[in-house]
Amino acid sequence: MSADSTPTTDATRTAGAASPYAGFRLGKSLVVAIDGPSGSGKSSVSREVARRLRAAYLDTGAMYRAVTLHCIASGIDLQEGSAVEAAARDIELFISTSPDRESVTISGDDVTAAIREPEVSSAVSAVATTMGARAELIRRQRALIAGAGHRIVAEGRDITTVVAPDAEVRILLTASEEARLRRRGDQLGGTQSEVQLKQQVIDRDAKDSTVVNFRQAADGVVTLDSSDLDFEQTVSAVLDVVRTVAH
Ligand SMILES: Nc1ncnc2c1ncn2[C@@H]1O[C@H](COP(=O)(O)OP(=O)(O)O)[C@@H](O)[C@H]1O
Ligand SMILES: Nc1ccn([C@H]2C[C@H](O)[C@@H](COP(=O)(O)OP(=O)(O)O)O2)c(=O)n1
Repeated sequence: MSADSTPTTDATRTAGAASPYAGFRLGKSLVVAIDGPSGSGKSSVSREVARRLRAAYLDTGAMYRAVTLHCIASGIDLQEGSAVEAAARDIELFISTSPDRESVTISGDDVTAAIREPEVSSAVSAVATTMGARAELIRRQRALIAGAGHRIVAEGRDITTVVAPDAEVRILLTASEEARLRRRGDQLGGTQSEVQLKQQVIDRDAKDSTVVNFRQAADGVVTLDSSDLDFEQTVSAVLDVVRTVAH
């Protein structure tokens, strides 16, 4: 496992007032943990927040997707817990932690686009609910966060509670079921039927939430409901929380 990341400055200084990250102590360690259900905006919002904070970015869902693709491509039965756990341990997985470069490889093969295919989306809960596979991916995610330099935005389902419960900033990003279905439908260019969207968003969340709680904020986690916010307003609201909590 390996990763690259956006270089961060070593100097400890406060950004100037004209800067988009005015008010942040540069050089101080900062982990921003963001969880939430499917379609709440975690990936897109976290990536943009990372850019503005000049932080690294970790999409932990992409790691669950990569293990799923690896199992499908290698003929590993996703219902065989021990085989899925072994696959999570053995996979040679690289994920970029630069918010400006989306890249996932398995044994050097670029799978950045393939892990987003509907076949992977509908199978990924089998990996997410295999506890041995989770333990291995959590171990790798902690190592990536520790190795990312001064600051990182990491997002998924259990970052605020399990992967990085000591993060300086912990946010649960939510949105109504209606908003999440609409966003996912728009994102997929209207290619999916209502039934397909419901399977990919609502039914998948129901399966995933049997092993991890991303519906209710744990103690100390700030809930941010983006149902009535547009993308830019949501990014600003996250940055406001970072400013308040981490300054
Ligand atoms: N606050 C928002 N308002 C409108 N659209 C949003 C908002 N946040 C995210 N989106 C859009 O919704 C879609 C799903 O967001 P994504 O980041 O993939 O969600 P998640 O990672 O939680 O599944 C994307 O097309 C994204 O640009
Ligand atoms: N930290 C995480 C991240 C993702 N998962 C699971 C939950 C999802 O079914 C898959 C894929 O996650 P991803 O964030 O890509 O899902 P979305 O399609 O963006 O909603 O992995 C998890 O169990 N724990």
